[in-house]
Amino acid sequence: MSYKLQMDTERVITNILSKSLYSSADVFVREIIQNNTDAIVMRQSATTDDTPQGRIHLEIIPGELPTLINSDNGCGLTEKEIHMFLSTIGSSSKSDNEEAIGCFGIGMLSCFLISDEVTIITRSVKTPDDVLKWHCKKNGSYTVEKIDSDVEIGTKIFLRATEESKHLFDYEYLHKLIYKYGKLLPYPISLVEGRRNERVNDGKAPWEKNYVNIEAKKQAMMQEGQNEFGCHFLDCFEIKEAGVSGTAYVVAHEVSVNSKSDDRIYLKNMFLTQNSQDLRSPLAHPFKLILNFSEITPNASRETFQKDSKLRQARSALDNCFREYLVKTAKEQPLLMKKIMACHARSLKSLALEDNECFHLFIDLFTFETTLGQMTLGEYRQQNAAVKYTNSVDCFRQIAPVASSEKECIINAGYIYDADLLRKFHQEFPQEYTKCVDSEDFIHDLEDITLNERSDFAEFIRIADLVLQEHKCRAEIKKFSPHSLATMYSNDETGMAIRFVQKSKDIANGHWGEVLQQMEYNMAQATYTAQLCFNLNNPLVKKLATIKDPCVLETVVKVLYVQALQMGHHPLTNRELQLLDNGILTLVELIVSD
Ligand SMILES: Nc1ncnc2c1ncn2[C@@H]1O[C@H](COP(=O)(O)OP(=O)(O)OP(=O)(O)O)[C@@H](O)[C@H]1O
Repeated sequence: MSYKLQMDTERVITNILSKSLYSSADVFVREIIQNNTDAIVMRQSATTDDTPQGRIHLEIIPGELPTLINSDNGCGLTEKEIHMFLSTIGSSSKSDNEEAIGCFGIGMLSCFLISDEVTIITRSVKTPDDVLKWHCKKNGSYTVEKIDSDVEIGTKIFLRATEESKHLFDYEYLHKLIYKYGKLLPYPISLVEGRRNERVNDGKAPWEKNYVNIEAKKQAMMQEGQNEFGCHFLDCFEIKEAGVSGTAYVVAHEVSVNSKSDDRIYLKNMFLTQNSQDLRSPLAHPFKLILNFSEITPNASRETFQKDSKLRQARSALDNCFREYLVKTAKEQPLLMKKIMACHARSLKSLALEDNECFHLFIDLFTFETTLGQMTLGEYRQQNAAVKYTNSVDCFRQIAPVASSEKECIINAGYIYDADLLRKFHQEFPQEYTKCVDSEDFIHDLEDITLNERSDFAEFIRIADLVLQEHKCRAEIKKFSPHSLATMYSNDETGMAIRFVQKSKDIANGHWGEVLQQMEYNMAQATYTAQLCFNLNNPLVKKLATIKDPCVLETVVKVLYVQALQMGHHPLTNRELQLLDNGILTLVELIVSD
């Protein structure tokens, strides 16, 4: 014995369609104007000379529970088609029609989201002598009868609002919905209520309209973007590929990598969704898109797409457009490119790390902070034979005052992606000399003092080393600019981390204080290299060789040590502040006792 699956239509409509498939009842507007369009296309494709221009009409009949009448002058339905397609869920007359938007055979059900019953009066172009009335209830029961009427060829749908849906039958609200879904549809859509009668849609995509010249077109497209997204853009460009056309807008502010996509995606001129995540690769990040596809396959909800080969093709076609645009802009409009880079540096940098082609495309255009100011890597490479960078902001801060005074250009690659980019630069351009500089190397490369000077300062360095030992710091003496700078403090990353823990411990209390105490204890064995480098070009330091009193020397070293920390913007621990106070006090006492 075999049976056939039964379906509880009412439950399918209320539970599956309204709660799971569609994000809101608003979509009934999309589904009915889509059916209108398909019906017009089907009538036009079997065209005879006297086929009238397609048109779509919606009229609100006010009342306690208003009624919406939607009509088109499309192909209409024969009695057989009413049973086969309209009344059979999942069956569509459009499956073989490439031009039609619909294909799943379920869209009409969305009318039951807003109405308990649907009435259709239709007159088919194939059987113009019959005018048929279809009446269907939410529970799935329907009737079909021939009626006496002189309606024109096409279809008229009557939807009576329910208590819950009557707010959707408001003129302004419907106007917005029709515009949203049908803005680009090529047939005029009018909305009527009493004396109000407006054509709602433009009927043509802005990029397909005729303009007097290219500038006028660009201006109109920029305006369109501003109207659509409510913000100003840096630039826009047209996308014209097999299967997709539209406009890409260059966003004029930084876009968070995690932000939701907010595009306008149309399929065969019918608005589908703002969520285009599946169509976007990281290259799309700087752009907002208005796109009209002719080929991607929507899911049954029409709010997402199927992840099939068509989607992959569309995505890579779009990527090519973005790439071409960026290459062309970089070559032909360097100023604009600079602005784009300034707004989207982070996303383009992360992209360049993942994508070799993008890396080569962008690397010279990225702006970096250097000891001689902001510059692009291209500008840097023009002025410097070697690419030198620090891979932490701390290290950069330590060496920046001296390096800039010495006219040495070093990149601060301590910000996100920068050090990785320069390491990749080294891999991609092995012939170019690239060096990651740390503060120890930097001090090492400063000008050495002469042998005589070294012997004059031997005692001072010995005492300085002794004093600084307690702070795990070594003394060094070199000559560097600016002369006004007496010392330069440097420390490696481990040393900086330890300083950070020590400082935090001073201000933390309770449980957090204990944790930091334990961290400091664990770090006690770590080795690191802090250096206090004295500058023999500095008049004060020059004088130090003449001081013979070890007590005075010790005190001066302590004070200069704390001063160097302050100059390098290192937060001082309580012990270091104490050191400064004691040092000054000792110096005052020495002066007073003289
Ligand atoms: N305005 C109309 N004019 C002519 N035929 C219509 C009209 N509206 C609906 N139909 C018929 O009813 C069928 C079912 O419509 P429905 O909206 O449920 O599905 P579809 O448009 O075929 O596909 P989809 O679910 O993808 O929208 C259509 O295939 C079409 O044959």
